[in-house]
Amino acid sequence: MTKDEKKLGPQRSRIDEIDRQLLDLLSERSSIVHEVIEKKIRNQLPIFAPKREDDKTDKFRQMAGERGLDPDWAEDFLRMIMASSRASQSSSQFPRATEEPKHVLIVGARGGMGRLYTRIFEQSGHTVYKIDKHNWYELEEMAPKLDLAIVTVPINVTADVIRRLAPKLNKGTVLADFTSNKTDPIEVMKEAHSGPVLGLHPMHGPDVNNLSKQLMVACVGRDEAASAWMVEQARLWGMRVIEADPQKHDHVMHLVQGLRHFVALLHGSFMKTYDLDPRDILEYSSPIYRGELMMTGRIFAQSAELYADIVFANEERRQLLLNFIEHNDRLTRMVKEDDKEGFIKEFEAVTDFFGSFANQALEESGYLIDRLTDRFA
Ligand SMILES: O=C(O)C(=O)C[C@]1(C(=O)O)C=C[C@@H](O)C=C1
Repeated sequence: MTKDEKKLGPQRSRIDEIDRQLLDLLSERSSIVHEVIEKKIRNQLPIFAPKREDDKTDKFRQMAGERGLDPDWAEDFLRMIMASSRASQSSSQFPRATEEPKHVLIVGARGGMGRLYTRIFEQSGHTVYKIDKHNWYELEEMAPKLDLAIVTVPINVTADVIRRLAPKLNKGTVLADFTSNKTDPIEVMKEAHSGPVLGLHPMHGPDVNNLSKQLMVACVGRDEAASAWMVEQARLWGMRVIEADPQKHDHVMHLVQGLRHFVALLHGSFMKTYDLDPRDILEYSSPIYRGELMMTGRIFAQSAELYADIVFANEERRQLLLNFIEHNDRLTRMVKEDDKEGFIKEFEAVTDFFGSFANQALEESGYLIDRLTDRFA
């Protein structure tokens, strides 16, 4: 410490004392959160309570403003506290949606999603049976007991696995899948199984810490009442559940997953030909470009087969990609002919198409960039 810095001594001691008090208060808060989760388990209440969080956030912003503190900063601070509170509520036991435990089969139990959901069903007090290609022969014995069977296997073998599994199930067993497209698997499940059918798409990877605030898309294939407990269970885990039409879901997913990942490949593959080290690009990148590069880069830290399966999920998705490439050809003319006017016209047409979302995107991405700059720059 320099001599001049020593002059800050009294203030720094006081700041240390306040920070210690903050930690004491947070620790006290966290022990109350332990009581909350015990009550939630007893009373079957969801981990994520969005209305309570919104009300608290509004009030906290207002109180921060009254104390001369920045409400945006205060909101971030409270949200971090509540996220950690939900994470700690998700660490050992979950509320269960049913009085009695259900008997749940996970087909593909050794995969990432299979392992994650095995743990979560078990932590909710359900009885879980695990099948993958190594112990398929055990299915005969498990099948009569099952309330729910979830198929979570690579997309290209989903239909085969469903067709092999379904004849073994009781008529009352709910047959469900976790595939990232919904129309085809639901059709196959309805054909192969005469009982209740539920298409699910958990919109997260296997590496999440907990499920709170994660999105679960649910498409009822047959007999909504029979699978209502599963949908409720996802809510109790803290998930946001969207009950969707399978065609609508797939139409959106072609863009969100198919096109998005294909464009990432296009971007990465072109960068490779450009012969520049990613580290050099990063060094010269503004925070926003860094953010974009992260979104592209993260994909290449994951499994190529998984992405190939998603991008080439079906004929319709491949057709969309071909339309996209054709569309690019049309825009190529603009570049060849140095058509700046054309660029501006097209740009403005897209601005019109995005409407108010463009401003929302500007605001939200600005927030993200600020956080990123703060943490990594
Ligand atoms: O009030 C609750 O239900 C809580 O679990 C507590 C708490 C919080 O930490 O403030 C955490 C999670 C909920 O989404 C809402 C609030």
